[in-house]
Amino acid sequence: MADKIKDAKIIFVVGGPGSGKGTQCEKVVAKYGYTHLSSGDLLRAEVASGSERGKTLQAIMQKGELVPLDTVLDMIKDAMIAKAGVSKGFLIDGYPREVKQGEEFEKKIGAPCLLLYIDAKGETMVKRLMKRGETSGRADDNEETIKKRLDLYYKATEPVITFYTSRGIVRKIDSELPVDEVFGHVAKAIDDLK
Ligand SMILES: Nc1ccn([C@@H]2O[C@H](COP(=O)(O)OP(=O)(O)OP(=O)(O)O)[C@@H](O)[C@H]2O)c(=O)n1
Ligand SMILES: Nc1nc2c(ncn2[C@@H]2O[C@H](COP(=O)(O)OP(=O)(O)O)[C@@H](O)[C@H]2O)c(=O)[nH]1
Ligand SMILES: [Mg+2]
Repeated sequence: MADKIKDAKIIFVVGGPGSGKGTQCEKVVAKYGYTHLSSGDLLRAEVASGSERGKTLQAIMQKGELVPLDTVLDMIKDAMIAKAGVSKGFLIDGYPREVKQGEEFEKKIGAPCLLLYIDAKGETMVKRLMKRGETSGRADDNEETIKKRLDLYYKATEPVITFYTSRGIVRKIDSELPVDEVFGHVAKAIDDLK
């Protein structure tokens, strides 16, 4: 596993709920052809399958809590293996959510060369998620769960950014700007990798 993806770049995309991670990842896919793996989407696919495991996951996600680390990591790993050898880069969106998740990822898969920190203000994220909730059909895009996800982000995920900043791979992206301007900065960070 590790050698098959050894030449592929691994990029962590981290930011609060509704900061615009998914939006930017789609644009990176269009321009660079990287493989986008959203940990939240992988989990929602498992829920949609109706499996027993999916039912357990749904209950956790509806509360805005984190699902067990091994579950998410196994899903990401399987999805990466499926693309190993054909992908020149992986965007790991919404992961790691806590420092421990990052450490386990590196043990089992490999080290990231870049962490894109998609940064928006708390009130901006809440506004975007409430709007997205009108059409997303996501059980967690409601006021109460949004608040919990935001609290957990500040508590558990911000330390991830501190951790990788000390390694010198964090690029902070201002996500308050219009989408295309945000993408300009994202593209610059990726171009600088080469
Ligand atoms: N590594 C991850 C990723 C997701 N989740 C669970 O899946 C939910 C939704 O994740 P995600 O889609 O990444 O949500 P957000 O980042 O909050 O929102 P968005 O889709 O807007 O990125 C989280 O609240 C959490 O319960 C998790 O436990 N561990
Ligand atoms: N105004 C504005 N809205 C954005 C921007 N990026 C994302 N959005 C909107 O904010 C919501 C959340 O974006 P999404 O990409 O799903 O964020 P994620 O939760 O970080 O994956 C979506 O409804 C987007 O349309 C941005 O740069 N500017
Ligand atoms: Mg998303």
